[in-house]
Amino acid sequence: MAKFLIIEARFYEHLNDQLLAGAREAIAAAGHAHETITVPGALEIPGALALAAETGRYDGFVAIGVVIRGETYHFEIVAGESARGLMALSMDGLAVGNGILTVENEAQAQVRADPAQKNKGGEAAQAAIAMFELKKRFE
Ligand SMILES: Nc1c(NC[C@H](O)[C@H](O)[C@H](O)CO)[nH]c(=O)[nH]c1=O
Ligand SMILES: CC(=O)[C@@H](O)COP(=O)(O)O
Repeated sequence: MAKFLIIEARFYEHLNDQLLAGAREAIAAAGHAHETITVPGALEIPGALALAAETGRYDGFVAIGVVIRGETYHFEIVAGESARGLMALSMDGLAVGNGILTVENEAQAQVRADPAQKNKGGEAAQAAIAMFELKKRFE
């Protein structure tokens, strides 16, 4: 049994709850364990993941968050830099699934967060599990 850390940016409570449910269900269905930590926003996720990875306690990581476009360039910063940070960590050899939604509006987010619809939380968890298994194959 592997242990996955879910790192969630709790920016939109109701959407986060659904993404989290999907991620937890996917990890449990694969027979693995999980813990969750919460950070303020998507920009904090890569830093928190890097700190957690240093402990050596986790086999993989799932990033959960929602970024909805506002009026300013801030959307591009939060969406792009959080993804860039996660990509850098995966290039360092960590098993990472990116479940940070980057959407135009709440309706798009709702469909993607709902485990009964697009289930992007579950999809991100499955990606982390797949990368964890790939790592094991190469060890
Ligand atoms: N606008 C959204 C944010 N913004 C906050 C940043 O992620 C960050 O916490 C702040 O800039 C302090 O460093 N975060 C989200 O997760 N979603 C958003 O829509
Ligand atoms: C991530 C965003 O774009 C948003 O939450 C920030 O909104 P705004 O650009 O209107 O300040």
